[in-house]
Amino acid sequence: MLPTVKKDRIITQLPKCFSPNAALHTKDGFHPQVQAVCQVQRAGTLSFNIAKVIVVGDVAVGKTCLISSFCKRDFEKNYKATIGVDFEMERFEVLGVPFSLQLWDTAGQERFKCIASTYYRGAQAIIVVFDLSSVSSLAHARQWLEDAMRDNDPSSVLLFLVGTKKDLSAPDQLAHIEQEANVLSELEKQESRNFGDIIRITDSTEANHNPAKRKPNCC
Ligand SMILES: Nc1nc2c(ncn2[C@@H]2O[C@H](COP(=O)(O)OP(=O)(O)OP(=O)(O)O)[C@@H](O)[C@H]2O)c(=O)[nH]1
Repeated sequence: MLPTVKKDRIITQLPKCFSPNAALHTKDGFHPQVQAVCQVQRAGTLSFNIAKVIVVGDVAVGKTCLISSFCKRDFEKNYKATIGVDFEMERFEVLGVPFSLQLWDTAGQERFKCIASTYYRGAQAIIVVFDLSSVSSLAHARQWLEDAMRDNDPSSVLLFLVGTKKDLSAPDQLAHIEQEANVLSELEKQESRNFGDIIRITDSTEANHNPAKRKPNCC
């Protein structure tokens, strides 16, 4: 038995697209073909739309915290290393259609890399996490991305570069590392790999776990 979809995961309206002609959802009803697929899914024949997201990055950069902040609104202060991989499923309802995000939390420790990498295949999105107070974790981000891309289709996979531990980074260090992250993003563009428009900066400290205090650009 599947748990019910949380209220804040029910999306009844999608934002307007830049090109209205390309946005079926802004027209009166979906294209009949899309609608037909949705109806089949509602009837349960095709089950859910599922998107696989893999989260990679150096050891202890905060991958598990990032996922549990998103899925459970929870922040674990005590470090517990991920052994191999872990998995969370977040259910959504988008315009009445069930949609699930499979979030794969992979271990950053070198000795588990082999196990974790067997789960990279078939991802729709890759999130590369680095620590905003550690330049080396950003320097390793490129290698994490390379590894994760090996088993995935570069033309369709969405890429995100996420910085954590903003609270531990001094303003000067933060400015420097953000600049470095932008350089990395530009380098990836040359390889035809585009990180999402925004480099999302997370601050997983407890203060930011109160949604009222959360900054708009935080995950
Ligand atoms: N101060 C601060 N600590 C954080 C933040 N995010 C995570 N941490 C801490 O960093 C430590 C590591 O976090 P995890 O989420 O377990 O790191 P991980 O990347 O999943 O680690 P591995 O599973 O070993 O790869 C924990 O003690 C967290 O409490 C943050 O934004 N600020």
